[in-house]
Amino acid sequence: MDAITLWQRYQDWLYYHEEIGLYLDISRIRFDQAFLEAMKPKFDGAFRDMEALEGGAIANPDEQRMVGHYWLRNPELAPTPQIKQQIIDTVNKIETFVAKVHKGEIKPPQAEKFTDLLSIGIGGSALGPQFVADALAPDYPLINIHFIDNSDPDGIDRILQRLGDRLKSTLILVISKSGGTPEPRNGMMEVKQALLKQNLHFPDQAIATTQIGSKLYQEATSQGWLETFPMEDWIGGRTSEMSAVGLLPAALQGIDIHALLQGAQTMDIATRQPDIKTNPAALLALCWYAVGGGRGQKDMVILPYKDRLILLSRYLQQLVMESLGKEKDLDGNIVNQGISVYGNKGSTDQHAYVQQLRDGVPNFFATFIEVLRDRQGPSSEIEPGVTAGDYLSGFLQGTREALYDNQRDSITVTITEVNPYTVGALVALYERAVSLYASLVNINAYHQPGVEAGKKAAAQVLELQHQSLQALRSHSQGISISDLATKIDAQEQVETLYKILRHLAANDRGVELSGDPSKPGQLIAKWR
Ligand SMILES: O=P(O)(O)OC[C@H]1O[C@](O)(CO)[C@@H](O)[C@@H]1O
Repeated sequence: MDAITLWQRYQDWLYYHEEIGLYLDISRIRFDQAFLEAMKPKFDGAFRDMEALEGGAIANPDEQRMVGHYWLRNPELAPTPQIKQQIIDTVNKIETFVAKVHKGEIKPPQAEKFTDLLSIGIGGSALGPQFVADALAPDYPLINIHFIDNSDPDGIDRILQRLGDRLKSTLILVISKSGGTPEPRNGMMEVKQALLKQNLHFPDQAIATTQIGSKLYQEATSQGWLETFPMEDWIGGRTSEMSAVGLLPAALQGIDIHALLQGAQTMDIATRQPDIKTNPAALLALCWYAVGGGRGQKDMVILPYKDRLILLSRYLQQLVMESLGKEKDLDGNIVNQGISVYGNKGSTDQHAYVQQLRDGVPNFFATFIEVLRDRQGPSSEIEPGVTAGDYLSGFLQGTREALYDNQRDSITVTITEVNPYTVGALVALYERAVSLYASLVNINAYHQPGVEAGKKAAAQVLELQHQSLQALRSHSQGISISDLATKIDAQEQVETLYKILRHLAANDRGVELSGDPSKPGQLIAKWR
């Protein structure tokens, strides 16, 4: 297409939301009118699905659950008065609690006020709070947030070292919808031990966000933790940013949660329109379908040209991939759906992998996130008539153009500035786009059966570890790994057994492995 035709296409397809100050440019996605017409019936179905979902239908048939994250920013839409009241009560509870913490009315026993917040959670119980904190926390927040989002002892040590003496003035927030996920449980146990070492009483500094009745809930209530906040059955982890999961840590840092909710609500209104061209989420879903043939054939590369949006791609990675990455469709056919998501930020990535995007394997489409306002306040010039922000803007334009010239498609989402309102709108935009796309390709976006397989396998590895340790302890001499496997009837898992023993040996856990490490089959294991 020549420049004039492209300029016309840009204008024909540009979506603009005045109140949010958001532009969506899909002109650099190559689809034609015939494709649009062919997609219309599919979209009619998707819009109907969304209406049913928002009305309280069982949108997650596997787990027989409603899907209600849209109600969180407009409780009036909740399907029952009880749910509406739950949502309002939770926000009130958060605000009351946070005000007391900020005033020092709720305080740690050994300090005047809480200075830090240690958030322990994983997946949807971490990624939203991490993204929002990095994007929106003030430079000097009322409370500094830290995250433990893994079962990595070294990672946990780093956080605890940084907190050091301030552990006594740290509010510990354990987030887990199910209340039984191993990683946050492990993080919590480690933090408990660290507090004990400093003679601190964990319950006096702990709060939890979890489903009422969960293991975590029972522990928190029976041990007298400071407070618990509910996570409802109808909120999924990856769509929980506007529930207590995201609102509580945001409010503790001094982020305006009402603006966050308002931005999402305004975007929800815009994305509820049953018309592709005037609905930005439908436009995104249309593009995803167009580039990947409705089969996820192209990866989604998220390129925000703004440092404080660097975690957007990680956040979207879970939202998109855990929602869309499914083996079967709703009719039980094997479809292996999904869209891969990755990215960091521009222009930094231009000096890393953008080379491949421009010239290499064309297996992706880019999504540029542009922020019009460079910074708060004026910018000085770094050369006559040019600021650093002008460069950043130029790099974005240049990369978009260079990609398109080489048949690489892109979407550009532009916002005026990064604030709680626009971040709320962005979250809501992508939540709805994922929901619509899921309907287009006929999959359940709200379960995650695949994750269970990994969890079960991990539990089996730990069981094998117990058995092998027992066997080793009762065996006074050295034993080869295959004999040990035979002894505990785990011949099929001999490789796993080797890796368990190697890990234990590397961590002085009583296991000694002798022999040539490059010949694992000949190693002799011994209990010391
Ligand atoms: O909040 P929970 O129940 O600890 O779960 C954490 C994460 O684990 C998953 O269930 C996947 O294992 C995610 O969907 C979820 O966000």
